[in-house]
Order: sequence, then structure tokens, then C-alpha cells
Amino acid sequence: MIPLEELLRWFQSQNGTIDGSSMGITEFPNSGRGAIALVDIPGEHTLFTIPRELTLSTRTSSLPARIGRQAWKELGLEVGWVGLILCMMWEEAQGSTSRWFSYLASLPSNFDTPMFWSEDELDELKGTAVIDKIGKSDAERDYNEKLLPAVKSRPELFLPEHIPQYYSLARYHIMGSRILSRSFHVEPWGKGGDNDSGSDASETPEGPGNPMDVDSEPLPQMNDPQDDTDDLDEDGDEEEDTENPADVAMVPMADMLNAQYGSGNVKLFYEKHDLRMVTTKPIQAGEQIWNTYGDPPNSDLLRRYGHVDLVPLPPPLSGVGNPADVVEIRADLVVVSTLKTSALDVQEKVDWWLENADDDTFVLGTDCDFPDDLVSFVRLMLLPRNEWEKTKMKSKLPKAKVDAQVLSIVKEVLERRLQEYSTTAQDDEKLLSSNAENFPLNKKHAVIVRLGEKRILHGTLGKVQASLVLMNSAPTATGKGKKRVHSDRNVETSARVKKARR
Ligand SMILES: C[S@@+](CC[C@H](N)C(=O)[O-])C[C@H]1O[C@@H](n2cnc3c(N)ncnc32)[C@H](O)[C@@H]1O
Repeated sequence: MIPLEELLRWFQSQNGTIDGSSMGITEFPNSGRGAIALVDIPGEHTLFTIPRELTLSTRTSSLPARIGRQAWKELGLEVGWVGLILCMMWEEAQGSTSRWFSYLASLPSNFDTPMFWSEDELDELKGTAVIDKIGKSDAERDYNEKLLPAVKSRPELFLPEHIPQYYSLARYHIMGSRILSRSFHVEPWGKGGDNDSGSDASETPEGPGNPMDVDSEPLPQMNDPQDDTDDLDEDGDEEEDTENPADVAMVPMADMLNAQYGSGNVKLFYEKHDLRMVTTKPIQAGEQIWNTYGDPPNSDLLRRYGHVDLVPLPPPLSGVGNPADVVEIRADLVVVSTLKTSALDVQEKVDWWLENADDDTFVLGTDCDFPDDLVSFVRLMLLPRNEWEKTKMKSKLPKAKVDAQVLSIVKEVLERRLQEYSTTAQDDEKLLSSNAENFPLNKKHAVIVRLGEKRILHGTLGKVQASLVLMNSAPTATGKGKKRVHSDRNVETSARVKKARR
């Protein structure tokens, strides 16, 4: 890695601007480099600007034009991140003739993400949402089936003697991890948002008043390789919400900011010629300048960035953890838990659910409410044949009403889910309280992630048990006083289900 001063010199020589009297870059314990306020900074203050052409993407690198747009497509380089990875590799191979030489030399090559963990370390994550989403074999397939053939097909651009140093699988994983933990989503000016002219930028008028008004979302949305490959509609076209890989960009300086749950105090705003990092609230001298990574759960933080957040948890949980944590429950676990109560038309009901509800995973959050779609699915599985026939006719999901039978099944589902981890919550609490200081970092992170999920399961289990006690103690002979507990319909919860599939 090059010294920071050299990076700053390069940045300014390329027309990046930085308010060095307000902001400094420094090393923070356990989180690497980050930005710090040198003086009290007011809100809406610009800390630095990055010319759009200084961002590194398949739009700004000259490689796609050199390969030829048609060939670029034919080589499969316009799908996913493989094209940007190849641009980053090629720019690096150009040495100091590349515009981004100093920037690339400033980026990390070692990561604490599970992509680089040993099998034993990965075992510590058993049961969590991390394992199935690492995507190592998908990345290796892209490397072997797209990147390497592209490199070998154009020896005039990719010198064969450069392959071991610049175009190896190990380099591919490093570049992919740099994108995962540092890239932004940068659309061309004029595309999308209130300020959209419907064309490509240049004639787009300035937005009303403050240019910040024209901003779209700020995103160290460390774009996820699982988000952008297979989302095709029936015609084989990309679905509307699928990210255009050309919008994925490395943004020097903006990627120097750390993030922590709920702490963001700056945002990146998009303007016609520049990207602008602006304070969203006053920051006191000595405070860290935090961007936001979208406050993901610890499982995603670990997978993408290699760290976890520990802040005070809101009730009903207590202690420290990540308030955005979630735990995912696969529908098949629910099916297994309903079988001894009702084994009628199981496959048909499951197929119908997948078609109508379009999700096979239920997501619980730190509010420890059981989600409506889980209750609805349990009720579907329990429907007697005549009601099942009616449900099919009406094409309506069963209402998310709970009774003692539904609750007992939810309880069993939660207990089964807890058994998917190789340790108990008590084991993990003990590990963390006794000798976490001596733990290797990866193990400590794994324990924090799995304990966060287990706390949600136990919290939810507590609520289920309390509801069951309430129901069982209510008089039932006349049905009077019989409690029907409705789980809170919670739009956020359903939204999380969708996100969790990515
Ligand atoms: C966008 S970069 C931020 C700059 C980075 N710290 C550096 O030294 O270049 C994201 C990386 O910073 C680190 N990071 C960011 N926020 C953190 C936090 N709250 N705790 C620990 N590490 C953090 C993680 O290694 C993450 O992958």
C-alpha cells in the first residue's frame, strides 16, 4: 500500500478537492483508515469532491473500447462484476501510465471476509445466513469461463507474461473483494430521480435550489455479486430493479470512510460533473466521519466488509449487538414441523405458496415478532382439504391469525432452527465473556454473528411461549375470552424477506 500522503497528492492532482482544514484521514484501532473531523463542522458542508471521470468503472476505463463493445459483450463481460474486475486488473497492469495507478496501489489486498477463511473457520458460521452467500464457486466459475478466456483471446492487450502477476484467480478474488467492500452505485447524470431529463445527462438542468435536492441514494452500496447476475424475467431480459454493472464504480476518497450502525453523518451526493461528500449533521472536532453502508445485519457486514457492528440493542433484546440483525428460516423447516399435524397435499400447497407468495424464506428481526408470512404459511400447511380447495379458488394467502396450534408449530420451527447451529447461545455468551480477547478475529466475528441470530430466535421463542400461556389460561368452554393473537402486520418484515433472497 502506498503512503496516505501520496494518495492525497494524486487525488488533488486529478482535480479531486478536499477540505483539509476540516477533515483528516487517520488510522483507527480495529477499523483501518477512516476520516476524522479536525474542527467543529456544520451540517451541509462539503468535505471533498470527486470528478466523475476519476471514478473507476467500465464507463471510465478505456479497456472496453479497446476490446470493442461487441467483443466485450460476446466475451460475457457486460454481466456482473467480471468486466469491472478485468478493467481494474488491466489498469493495474499498465503501471504508472494508468490514471488510477496510485489509487489502485492504495487499496487493501488482505480481507477478513469469509471468502478467505479456512474450512475450520467457516465451520464456526454453521447455521448462519453467511455460508450460502459467500459465492466463492460462482466467482471461480466467472474467472475460468469468462475472464481467463477473454485475457487469453487478446494477447496484445493482456501480455501472457502478465497473467500470473495481474490476472490470476487470487488477484480476481482481491479485486472482487475490493468492489464488494468499497464500490458505489453511480448512474450517469440525468438518469433516474426527480431530476431526470430522460436522456444522458448533459442537458439535464440543475435541480431546484440546493444541488443536494437532486441527489439519489448515497451508496457505499457495496454491490453484491449475488444481486446482479441471474435476475432475468421470462423473456430473458434483465428485471427492472437489476443493477446495470456499468453503474458499479470505485470512488477514490469516498471509500476511505468507515461506517457504524445508525452513526452516518455524511452522504455522497451526485452532481453533473462531480460526486460530493457532504455532512448531514454537525460533527464535532475529534469525531469520526461516518458514511453509511445501509446498516446491514452482521451476517452481511461480515460477508461483504469483514467486520461486525456492536452497539446497544433495543428491547426486547439487551446487551450489545447489531439492531439490524436478522435470522432466516427456510420454508422446508416449517413444512417438516407441520407434518405430524397435517400431511395433506403437502407438495401441492408448497408449490402454490411459492407461486403466490414468491418466497421460500421467512425473516425474523431484533423486534422478535414472528412474521405474518410465516404464520400464513403455517396456516396454509394445516388447512383441511375443503378449505384448501377454497383457498386455491380464491388465490388468497391464509390470514396471519395465530391460535394455539399455529403457535405450537411456530415454537417447534424456532426450536428446530436453533438446532442448526453447533453451539448454544449460552456457549457463545460464555465464549465471548471469558476469553474473546484471545480469540482469533475470524472466530470472534463468527461467534458474534451466530449469537446475534440466536438471540433473535430466543427472543421470538419467548414471545411465542408467553402468547401460548395466555391462550391456555383463557377460558375456552364458551369461546368467551378466548384470545386470538394477531401478529403485527409489518411491512418492513416482508420487505426484509425479499432482501434476504439476494
Ligand atoms: C469503505 S472501506 C473504509 C476504509 C478502510 N477502513 C480503509 O482502511 O481503507 C471499508 C472497510 O473499512 C473497514 N471498516 C469500516 N467500518 C468499520 C467498522 N465500524 N469497524 C471495523 N472495520 C470497519 C472494514 O475493513 C471495511 O471492509
